Order: sequence, then structure tokens, then C-alpha cells
Amino acid sequence: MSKVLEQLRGGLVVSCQANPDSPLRDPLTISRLALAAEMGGAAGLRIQGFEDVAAVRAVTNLPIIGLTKTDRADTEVYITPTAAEAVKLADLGAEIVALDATLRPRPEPLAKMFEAVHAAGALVMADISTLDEAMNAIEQGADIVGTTLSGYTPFSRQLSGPDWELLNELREAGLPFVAEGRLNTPADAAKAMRYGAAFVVVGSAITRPDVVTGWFAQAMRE
Ligand SMILES: CC(=O)N[C@H](C=O)[C@@H](O)[C@H](O)[C@H](O)COP(=O)(O)O
Repeated sequence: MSKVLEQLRGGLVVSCQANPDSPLRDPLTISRLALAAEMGGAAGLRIQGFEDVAAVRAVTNLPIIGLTKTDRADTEVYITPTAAEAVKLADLGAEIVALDATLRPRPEPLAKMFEAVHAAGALVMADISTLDEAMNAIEQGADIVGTTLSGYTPFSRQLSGPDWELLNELREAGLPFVAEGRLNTPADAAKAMRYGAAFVVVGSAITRPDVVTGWFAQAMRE
């Protein structure tokens, strides 16, 4: 196993992302969220977009999982859809590049994407939504898969919480995996480790105060 995956093993990766309409949407704010996560004990960071990756790289040595989110008319694939974006993330200092590894029609073949990331000196985290996608990604050379997209493709389980069954399937298949997606409590993160995850990624519950406020407000209305 590579050094950076060893470093992340058993740890918490905090995803620091803000949507275009969020008041937190600027690279300086994202870099401060990243520093706060580091202060709290994060082992790594998951960062979206070139500007944010550069801003975070400038303030911390923690491993960065970089990605882009690109809306394209020709595909539903939006997490790092092209090799050029993947390579730029690596060049900006992301040790790991996350990219959509679903089996949907895509602008560029997965194998080409993986090759480009490896040639740029980074590792591939394949974001998947089903076991089949995970098996395909590992077969084609991904270093690790993440359950990121379960619930976000029409053919995966549509759950309001984590996809525990997918974690079970990945463990039983012997695939290296990261638990990510709707892990909203410390208990969820700890449980994901017991399910065999190499490490855990948490975003909304830590770095999206607008979303967390919504959870509270909604519960109080019920
Ligand atoms: C589906 C998709 O686009 N997920 C994105 C991937 O980077 C992020 O918007 C999520 O916040 C991240 O996966 C962490 O998940 P959660 O915020 O549920 O802890």
C-alpha cells in the first residue's frame, strides 16, 4: 500500500466544500475550514476545485483528495470528468485525485483517466455507487474506491443515511474502500471503520453549517 494511503488508514478525512450559492464559497474560507479540521484531528482533506486545492495546499501538509465538479451537457458524470482536470489537481498538490468511476457514458475512458493520474504522481480514488462499479474500477487500476455516489445515481440505493449494505459488499469482495456519503455522526464514522473501511470521509456534518442548520430546523418542525 502506498505511503499516503497508509497515512490515511483509520483516519478521518474532512471534505471542505461550498456550493456556488454558499456564503462560504471562497478559497480563503475553505482553507480556514481545512485548518479547523486539521486542528480537530483530521488525517486528510477532500477539496473541490483548482482554486480551493491551491489555497488549501498553501496552508497544510495534510494529504489532499482533490476533485472538480463540472457540469457538462454531454454527460451526467460530474466529479472530475476529464484527464486534464485530474492532472491539474495532481499538479496543484493533491496526492489523491477523486473521480467518477460509474459505468455511465463518460467523456473519456476510465483507464485513460487512471493512467494520467498515475503518470502525474497521484493516486486514484474511484467514486462509485454500486459494487459492480467498484469491481470494474479496481480491475482497471484504481487505488481505492469510495462509496461517494451511492444514492446519487438513479440505479444505486436511494437512502437518507449511509449505504451500509454497500460497505458490506465491498468488504466481502475484498476491495479497498473508503466510506463516504451521509456519515452524519461520530457514531456513523466509527461504525464505518468496523465495516472495514480504510478511512472515512465526512463533509456536510462538519463543514456545511447551512445543511446542519436545516437538519435542526426540520427536526424542530416535526
Ligand atoms: C455526491 C457528491 O457530489 N458528493 C460530493 C463529493 O465530493 C460532496 O458534495 C459531499 O459533501 C461529500 O461526498 C461528503 O459527503 P457528505 O457531505 O454526505 O458527508
